[in-house]
Amino acid sequence: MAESAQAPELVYLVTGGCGFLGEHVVRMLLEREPRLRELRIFDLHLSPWLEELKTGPVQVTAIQGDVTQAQEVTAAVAGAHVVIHTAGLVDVFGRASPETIHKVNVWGTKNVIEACVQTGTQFLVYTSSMEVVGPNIKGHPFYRGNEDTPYEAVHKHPYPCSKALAEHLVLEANGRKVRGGLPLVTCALRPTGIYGEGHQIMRDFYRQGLRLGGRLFRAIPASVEHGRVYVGNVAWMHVLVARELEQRAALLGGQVYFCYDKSPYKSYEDFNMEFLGPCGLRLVGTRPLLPYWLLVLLAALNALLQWLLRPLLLYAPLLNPYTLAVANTTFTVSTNKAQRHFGYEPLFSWEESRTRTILWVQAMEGSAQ
Ligand SMILES: NC(=O)C1=CN([C@@H]2O[C@H](COP(=O)(O)OP(=O)(O)OC[C@H]3O[C@@H](n4cnc5c(N)ncnc54)[C@H](O)[C@@H]3O)[C@@H](O)[C@H]2O)C=CC1
Ligand SMILES: C[C@H](CCCC(C)(C)O)[C@H]1CC[C@H]2[C@@H]3[C@H](O)CC4=CC(=O)CC[C@]4(C)[C@H]3CC[C@]12C
Repeated sequence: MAESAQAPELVYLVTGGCGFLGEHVVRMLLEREPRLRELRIFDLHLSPWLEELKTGPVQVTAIQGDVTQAQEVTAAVAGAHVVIHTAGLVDVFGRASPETIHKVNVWGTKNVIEACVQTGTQFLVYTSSMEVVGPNIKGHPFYRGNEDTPYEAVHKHPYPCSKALAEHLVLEANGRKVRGGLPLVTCALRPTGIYGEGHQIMRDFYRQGLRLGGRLFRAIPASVEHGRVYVGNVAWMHVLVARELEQRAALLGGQVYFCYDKSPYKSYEDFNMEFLGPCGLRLVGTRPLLPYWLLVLLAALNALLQWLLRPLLLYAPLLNPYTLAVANTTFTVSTNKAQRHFGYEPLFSWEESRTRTILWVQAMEGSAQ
């Protein structure tokens, strides 16, 4: 993968390339990776916007496939220089079964690793999550922590469990010999809560606010801080680390990096209001309107209803015991490891990230603007 002033030569594969983060990674690669010859986008569901990308100078290959199917993954990986594995089942609401989450996130990742080994692909970037660390089931705060901060990472929920197992597999695979005898170089990026254009939960909150006459009701104390990171910066970090993996294999191989930028530390709800406020919504209450014990009760009731209704319909509200625990626990990172190891600086300032997100919300169908 030596730098070349001649024709672009690299083949990248992005799994989950049609998802919220995946789309930003795909577009960022096309904009900022001049050595790209072919970009393969592998996803269970291919999006219509892929068509417009096919008219550019880079060969864009859309592959409809399932990461749980080893042969499909191997076929997609064969001949790629770099794999960015963002595909995953992001479900903390009980929409999918624990088995399905495990299958997609753990077996899917295993398939990607094995495909790299079998076909001779040497560089693998995995999209992990802050959830690999916490918040843990005991609700311990993680305040301005970094990659080396000790924390009791104890999980029960299928999503963080699956992300932790998958991350472990990826890091453990670093150094394995791939076909041809060269070592596999892997690393994992751990975004905190991602926001930006295409963020489904932001969309849900916005629509809920519109239904409630332009109001949202505070549920969590403003003092509980959440780490959030703009999707464009998360994508940029993926592109940058993928580019640097060869040159700095000894330093980056087997490492984990939190994804961070200059987004302010705020509670989940106050942070969302940075975008929803300018779009006409108001957060009612300086303190939570309901006592915490009542929220716990409602969350438990939702879990019970989900279980009872399962044979008839899927009841998966935002509030459940897990989301309440995560929303109610401080989890913020403060680190410069990515800057030290591969020169990462956020591409988008907080002001830019905020403006882009606001414009996206305003353009949403049914918007109050
Ligand atoms: N959204 C967030 O706040 C965070 C997300 N992450 C991680 O980032 C990655 C991307 O997440 P998002 O973009 O938010 O989710 P998303 O659901 O928008 O994107 C995931 C993509 O993976 C695809 N996919 C799912 N199952 C698949 C399968 N069996 N085979 C092939 N493709 C499959 C989906 O079709 C989708 O396009 C995930 O690995 C997630 O764990 C990490 C931290 C925070
Ligand atoms: C849905 C939660 C907010 C609603 C809480 C309520 C009902 C009391 O108002 C979200 C609060 C925190 C979110 C999670 C966090 O950003 C970390 C994540 C990382 C991931 O890898 C996947 C998504 C998520 C688990 C994210 C999911 C929504 C929240 C729980």
